[in-house]
Amino acid sequence: MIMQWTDVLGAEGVSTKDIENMGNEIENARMGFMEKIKNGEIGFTNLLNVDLGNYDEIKKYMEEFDYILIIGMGGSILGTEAIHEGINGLYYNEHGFPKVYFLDNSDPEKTCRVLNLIDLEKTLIFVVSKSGNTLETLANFSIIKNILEKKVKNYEKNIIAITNGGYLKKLAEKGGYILFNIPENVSGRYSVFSDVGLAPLSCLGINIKELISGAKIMDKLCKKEDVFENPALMSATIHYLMYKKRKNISVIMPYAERLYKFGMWYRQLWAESLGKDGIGQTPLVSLGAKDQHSLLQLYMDGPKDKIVTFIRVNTFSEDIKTEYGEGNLNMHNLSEIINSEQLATEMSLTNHKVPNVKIILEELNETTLGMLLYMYEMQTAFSGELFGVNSFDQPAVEEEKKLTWRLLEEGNYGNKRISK
Ligand SMILES: O=P(O)(O)OC[C@H]1O[C@](O)(CO)[C@@H](O)[C@@H]1O
Repeated sequence: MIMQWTDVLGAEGVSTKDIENMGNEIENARMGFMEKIKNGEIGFTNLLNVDLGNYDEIKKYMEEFDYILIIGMGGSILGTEAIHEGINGLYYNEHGFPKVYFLDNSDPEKTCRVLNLIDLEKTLIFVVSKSGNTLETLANFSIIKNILEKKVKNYEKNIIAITNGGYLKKLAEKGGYILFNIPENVSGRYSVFSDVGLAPLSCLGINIKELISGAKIMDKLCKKEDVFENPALMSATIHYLMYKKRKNISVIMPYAERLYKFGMWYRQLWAESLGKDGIGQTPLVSLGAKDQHSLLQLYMDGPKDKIVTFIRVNTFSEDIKTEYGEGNLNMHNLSEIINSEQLATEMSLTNHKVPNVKIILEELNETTLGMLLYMYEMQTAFSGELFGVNSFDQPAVEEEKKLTWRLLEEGNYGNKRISK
């Protein structure tokens, strides 16, 4: 994985000089985060010493089932979706085994549709919630559990709970579910390399060993003191400098469909970590090349309030030649077209003084995806130090949760506002 950044974009960009002028600010940020690791306050960097044998049993167990259903919200499911789609690719259920479905919302149609597609008796269910009290997760699980109780003898054997407490842990202990937990000092959106991601992913054919080895390679790089050798610290610094130049939108634009769900994972990580005390850089996920036809006009000629990060894959796992007869578009591989489009977009943004950074993956596999995910976790942690916010909590989301529970208790389904 290589990271390139466009040096000296004039007043709009970031220059080596800008970074050198930051002096101690960068080193203080790096030291600040390393201190949090040393004192045990933050634990996501310790997840990489995982015993891969932890999952042998459920991997074997999975063979008794035809479907996997993963129920969760936010950091309890987005990382798993990102790695599943990032490695197993699109349309997996049309050709893969086991068929896998994600329940990650309280949308009744989605839940009903999924229930019509699976046979719960043959489904291994992962219900994931660090707190054990997330409404949408509990709501979906209660529906599944109710059906299982009526239709499946010893249904508890179909359920794996990944939780640290709350209502879900009580249910799991009472029901004797297979139970995994999450280290308390690992915030949900940083938990993909914990049992939260690795347990279900080990049942989805993901090479966990390679994933972790990629993260370990990146871990070494992200502990380097020199910002010019530390990709996470460099990217954090660039985004911070850009924020100070009023670039308050961070666009991430992978030129690979398999990385779209990665973008959804990044959104929560960046928004929920930095959006505090009136500070924050809005994450906007675009997909190349298709969003050149929907968002590029705004990036080029709209407000100069964005920094764009391209993620380019040099070699795709499959390729195919075009068969153009007319025009000068003779035979090209589709990979050549999409990657020419990535460079053309990068060049035109640069010409329009829109600052941009490029991450290049030779190919997208467990090693490089592990590197990418871990780099962004470290970048976000360093960014919290630079922005002066706590990257690991999310206090502002609690108000909505309390209001929702109150509305539900009062039987108010959104039809009338209540006093605060
Ligand atoms: O894993 P839990 O506790 O169900 O939380 C799910 C998600 O909800 C949040 O707490 C925000 O509401 C996220 O930080 C978290 O990833």
